Amino acid sequence: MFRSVIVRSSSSAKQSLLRRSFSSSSVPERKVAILGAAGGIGQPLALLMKLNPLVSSLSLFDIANTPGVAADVGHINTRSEVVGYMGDDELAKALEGADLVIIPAGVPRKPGMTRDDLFNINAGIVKNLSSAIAKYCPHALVNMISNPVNSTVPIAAEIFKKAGMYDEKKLFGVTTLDVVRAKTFYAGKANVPVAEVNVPVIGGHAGVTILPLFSQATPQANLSADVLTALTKRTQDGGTEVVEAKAGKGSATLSMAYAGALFADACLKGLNGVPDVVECSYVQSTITELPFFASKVRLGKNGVEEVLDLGPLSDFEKEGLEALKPELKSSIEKGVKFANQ
Ligand SMILES: NC(=O)C1=CN([C@@H]2O[C@H](COP(=O)(O)OP(=O)(O)OC[C@H]3O[C@@H](n4cnc5c(N)ncnc54)[C@H](O)[C@@H]3O)[C@@H](O)[C@H]2O)C=CC1
Ligand SMILES: O=C([O-])CC(=O)C(=O)O
Repeated sequence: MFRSVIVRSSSSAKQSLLRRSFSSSSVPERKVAILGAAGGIGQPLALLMKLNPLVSSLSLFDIANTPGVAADVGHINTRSEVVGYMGDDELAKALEGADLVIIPAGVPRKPGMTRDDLFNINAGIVKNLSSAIAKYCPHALVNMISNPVNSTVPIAAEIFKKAGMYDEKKLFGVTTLDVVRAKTFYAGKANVPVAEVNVPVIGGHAGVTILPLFSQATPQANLSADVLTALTKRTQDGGTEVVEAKAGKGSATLSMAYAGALFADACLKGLNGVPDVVECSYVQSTITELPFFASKVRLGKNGVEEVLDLGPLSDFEKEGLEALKPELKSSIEKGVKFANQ
């Protein structure tokens, strides 16, 4: 259809105008940068973003091994141009012009560790990467995957504030894997097709701070209180289940890459003006007394368009909400303190 429009138009100026307006109104140019692109999450995430037709430029940054990953992914015959960048000297080029930056850089858990045990190493990594984002692509949306997300998002926010470019609409903690797990586990127990399932997950991204709202799950199913308690616990412990199964070889990478790609796609759709894009994410929020909180968020041309209300909670979920607040509050404060010391 595009080709026939061009062939029939008379002047070359008209042709190029048509080409420009056609391509900008259908699929705009979008640069996506992945920081930590050679890691367990980074590699399959790079693959999935290479398959995304909304991406025109894919920038793969890591402190090591990116040339190989970029050469490999770059041979795939899809829209985006792929460039690998390695080492801090190349971080500026990796980030310049980015519309969306996805951060899965940092160390993963081993059995027996909590996500907070990663703080000492990952907080510093996120701080440095956030400073570079502030400098080289201050208008980009940022999808934070690096753990502990409950603290790394507040760290990035503080670094952005210090740099004078913080826009709360553009910073997201990626909690999509909690939603992905809640959907899978619920579909199994409710015996409904998983593709039709929706379950909001609120709070944060660690243990009890992960609160799936099965009372709002669709399609509705009449599950007993015991089953709902077990589903909630399995969702909260989903990351640990994978860490233990991998027995020292890291944490969720493939399901996380899938979840990260879903969330990034939603962000790109929002940027491109697709209406009614709603996903759960850990963002700056006023829907509880906590300054950061995961809930349903409407995505738009500037990032967060609206943080949606929690909706009605069951008594069990109300208890879960109160129970998660102290831990989430202290993780936020830990991140804020670190960024300011
Ligand atoms: N938000 C979520 O739902 C989830 C978060 N995670 C977190 O994602 C992070 C990454 O996990 P994996 O990919 O399994 O770890 P990994 O160790 O396989 O990969 C991490 C990558 O980050 C790179 N890296 C380290 N410092 C860097 C820096 N300064 N700049 C750029 N790259 C840097 C490493 O070279 C490595 O390639 C961990 O913190 C993990 O806990 C993991 C699963 C789910
Ligand atoms: O559990 C971990 O350490 C990794 C993670 O965040 C998850 O799988 O949800």
